[in-house]
Amino acid sequence: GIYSDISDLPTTNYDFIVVGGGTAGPAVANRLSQNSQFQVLLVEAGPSNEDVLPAKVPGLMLEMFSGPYEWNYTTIPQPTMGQRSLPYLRGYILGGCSAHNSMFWSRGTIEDWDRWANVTEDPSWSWQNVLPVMLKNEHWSEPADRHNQTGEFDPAIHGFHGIVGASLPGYPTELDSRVIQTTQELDEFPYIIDYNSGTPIGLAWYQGSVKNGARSSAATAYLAPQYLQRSNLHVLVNTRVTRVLPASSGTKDFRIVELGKDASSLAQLTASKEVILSAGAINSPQILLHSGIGDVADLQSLGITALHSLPSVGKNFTDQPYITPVWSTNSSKPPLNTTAALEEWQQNRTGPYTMSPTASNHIAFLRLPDNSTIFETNVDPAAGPNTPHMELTPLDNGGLNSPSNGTFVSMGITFLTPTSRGTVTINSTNPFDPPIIDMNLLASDFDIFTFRESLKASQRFFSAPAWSDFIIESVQPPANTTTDNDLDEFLRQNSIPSSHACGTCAMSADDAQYGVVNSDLRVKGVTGLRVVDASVMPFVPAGHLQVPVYVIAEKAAEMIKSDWTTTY
Ligand SMILES: Cc1cc2nc3c(=O)[nH]c(=O)nc-3n(C[C@H](O)[C@H](O)[C@H](O)COP(=O)(O)OP(=O)(O)OC[C@H]3O[C@@H](n4cnc5c(N)ncnc54)[C@H](O)[C@@H]3O)c2cc1C
Repeated sequence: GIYSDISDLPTTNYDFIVVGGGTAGPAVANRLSQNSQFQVLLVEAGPSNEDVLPAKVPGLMLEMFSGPYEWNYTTIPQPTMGQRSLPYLRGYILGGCSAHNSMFWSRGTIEDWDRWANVTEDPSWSWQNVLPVMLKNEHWSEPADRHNQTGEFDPAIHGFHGIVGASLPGYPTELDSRVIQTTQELDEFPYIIDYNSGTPIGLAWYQGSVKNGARSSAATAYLAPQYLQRSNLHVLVNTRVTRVLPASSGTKDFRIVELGKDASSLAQLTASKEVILSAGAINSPQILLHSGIGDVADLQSLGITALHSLPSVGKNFTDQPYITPVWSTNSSKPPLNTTAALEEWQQNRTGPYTMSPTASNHIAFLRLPDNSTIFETNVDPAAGPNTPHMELTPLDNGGLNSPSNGTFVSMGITFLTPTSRGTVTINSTNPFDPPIIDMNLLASDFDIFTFRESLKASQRFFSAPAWSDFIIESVQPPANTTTDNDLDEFLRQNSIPSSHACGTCAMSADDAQYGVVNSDLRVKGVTGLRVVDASVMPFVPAGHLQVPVYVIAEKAAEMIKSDWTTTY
């Protein structure tokens, strides 16, 4: 069941306490509680997702981006992005970011996963070994409009009996036929049947975490009513975990969580087996730092007693820059009637609100040409030659900065393989204070070069004959923005993060001198504590993060179960 106060919990005896009911947390708690011998507590800072309409209706996604279901974080000023301080979106609700993301469903590449296996020296992370985990998580579903899916995805590589819903777009846009025509006109954008094959280069139909027209989140899927009925699974919402503490002083056996609604009402609960941190790539390192696990000098300078030295906590922050350039069109399509769209969704679960406004019906994954000048001075940071550097998603709206008068298209551009790294740190001893987020995006030559090339690729895309009677001109950047310097300035002034934060508690080989967790996700050098969320990714996958997060969670649950059910 779901409880909203510690005093309401039916017990205080738990085998496992999972911290963070976001994307990974519900998956871990669900799988662990499959074993009726395990008492499992899942603690979430935000409220329950039940009855939160914008968390269900894909078309209402933007309503989730500020207000009660957001942590409302802001980065420190970013010198590489025009000195702007930018919102850093994080879901504050059961389901976490999976309850308000754009629902793109993407696995990363074969080479991405094989690189994780290589750096951790653990072959269980290779593509071949995680593919069954992806199929176990995925519940491929019919698109909302029940259109014929043949030729738009490859059924041989999908899971039909998993938990989280995934489907093709459920509502056509006026761009669809021109997008497909572009794949026939320009060799640079070849049509492929399915980008989730592990070799995604080309343009394919979008796949999103949507089932029967509604968002499928970790909360709607892994915490569905039939699972919440388990007597050994308790979910505590509206409660913040502030620190993890050793079970007895002087040891490094971190099995106590300190938690409460505010600094004056803190309690402690002990997990008899393990604590699992799934608070996400911003908050998992924050909790570790407040617990005295991190860079010793940094902790001491704040007056926090360092209990365990792990200098990599909060370092290696990785995210992918995103921008939506805009073109004016001569479309005569009337503006979206939002009232009618919501009514249709509520009556039939169909119509334009089955898609998020930042999602596209198509995705192109592309590489820089092999002879790009940047490779004369830079090693290719992609995981391999079949891994894309950029993602383009044609949008039938003006994107995030749409001008108000006129009709527009835009291109969602994500630069996938950044070399720049940032940090998550703290500057206060109060765990209720926000952490300091320094993204440091676009800080390298490779990154700005490739982001600029992604913008140029989107300009070539919309210059195909397929668009000649539709697109009028580029309005953002203005059509006369042609020099590389001016394009770079446009990118630095207008791009935002993809909200794909990862790497801040990165996995590494067991004997590595860096990293925060081993390949079994145990925090290095301590007992009783694992981290299971996007923060453990050693490199960002060339795609979106929710599927890899589910894989991390499913694999963690398998490892934890096997560690605690050994029969002698
Ligand atoms: C706006 C946006 C759009 C995105 N679009 C996509 C997309 O289209 N496709 C895709 O695949 N990925 C997308 N992503 C990324 C993806 O959703 C995330 O990477 C992923 O969901 C992160 O999962 P997580 O479990 O690591 O963290 P989260 O989902 O953030 O879960 C962490 C949870 O812990 C809770 N928590 C934090 N601190 C505490 C604490 N101290 N005590 C208790 N609870 C705590 C949080 O409230 C949250 O519920 C997007 C992300 C955002 C923000």
